[in-house]
Amino acid sequence: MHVHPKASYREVLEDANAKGYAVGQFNLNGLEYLQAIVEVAEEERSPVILGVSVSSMKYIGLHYLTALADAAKLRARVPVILHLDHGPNFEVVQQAIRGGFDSVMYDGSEHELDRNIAETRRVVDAAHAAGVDVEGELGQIAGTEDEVSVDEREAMLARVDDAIRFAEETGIDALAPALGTAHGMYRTAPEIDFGRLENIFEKTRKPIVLHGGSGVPDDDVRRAISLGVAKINVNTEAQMEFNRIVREKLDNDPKLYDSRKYLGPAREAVKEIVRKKIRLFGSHNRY
Ligand SMILES: O=C(O)C[C@@H](O)[C@H](O)C(=O)COP(=O)(O)O
Ligand SMILES: [Zn+2]
Repeated sequence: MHVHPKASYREVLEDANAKGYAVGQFNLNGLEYLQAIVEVAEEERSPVILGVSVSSMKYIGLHYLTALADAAKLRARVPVILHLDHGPNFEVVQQAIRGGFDSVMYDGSEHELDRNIAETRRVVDAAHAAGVDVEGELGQIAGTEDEVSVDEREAMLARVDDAIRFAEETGIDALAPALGTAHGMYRTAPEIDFGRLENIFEKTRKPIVLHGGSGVPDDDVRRAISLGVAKINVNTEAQMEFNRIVREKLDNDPKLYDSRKYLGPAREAVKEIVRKKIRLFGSHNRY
């Protein structure tokens, strides 16, 4: 039994947990990304989450973003969820809710636990009143460029007891705990704390979100999904492929002036990354 093609963020992630797959969040860095992500989701009959960071919201413009996402959603026969990624404060989250986003991530990870819980609860109240789902972050997810010692790394991970409190007291729909992944391309493979992941999922029963999905080895991805990960965020890998093709096209033909001649192939390259991830996550053939 498939969930409805117009299913919400929460319904899509609950279905993923129940059936043992994960939904990809791919970030929108421009029109070509939107086209690539939605086209592949349709071709693969997979639900998909369009991640929008604050910088992309500013770069593309909220009005263009929501209009384009609405146009994509209207035609799509699979769930296409417009999601705010790493919302830094209540005001930005409100902008996204008012703009028509389906779900928002509030990233209160810079605050200590009590403050993170209070701010996240405030976001959940406002979002749920508008029919919008919420992802909360616990612990600190580093960047791959950050120099982090073993002790610091351990201290940044989400604590199981904190996760139980965070999930119960905030009422979030999905939880993004720091588990050892980082944003960007890894210099060495990430060390995911699978025991912690299993414990957090068992004790909270919230769909788990894995940030920093670029470059995570396939076996680790499959293991993480088997332990409760229902959503995986991927951005850097798609951007690297896009840029590689643009560079190649422009280097090979210094006279090239028609931007579609390099943006089109770059869009195709993003499509293949998205397809590879959708198949790895097991979200294909679900609709
Ligand atoms: O880079 C962004 O703006 C989005 C990321 O933070 C996203 O939430 C994410 O976790 C993707 O990580 P990546 O694949 O390591 O870029
Ligand atoms: Zn992230």
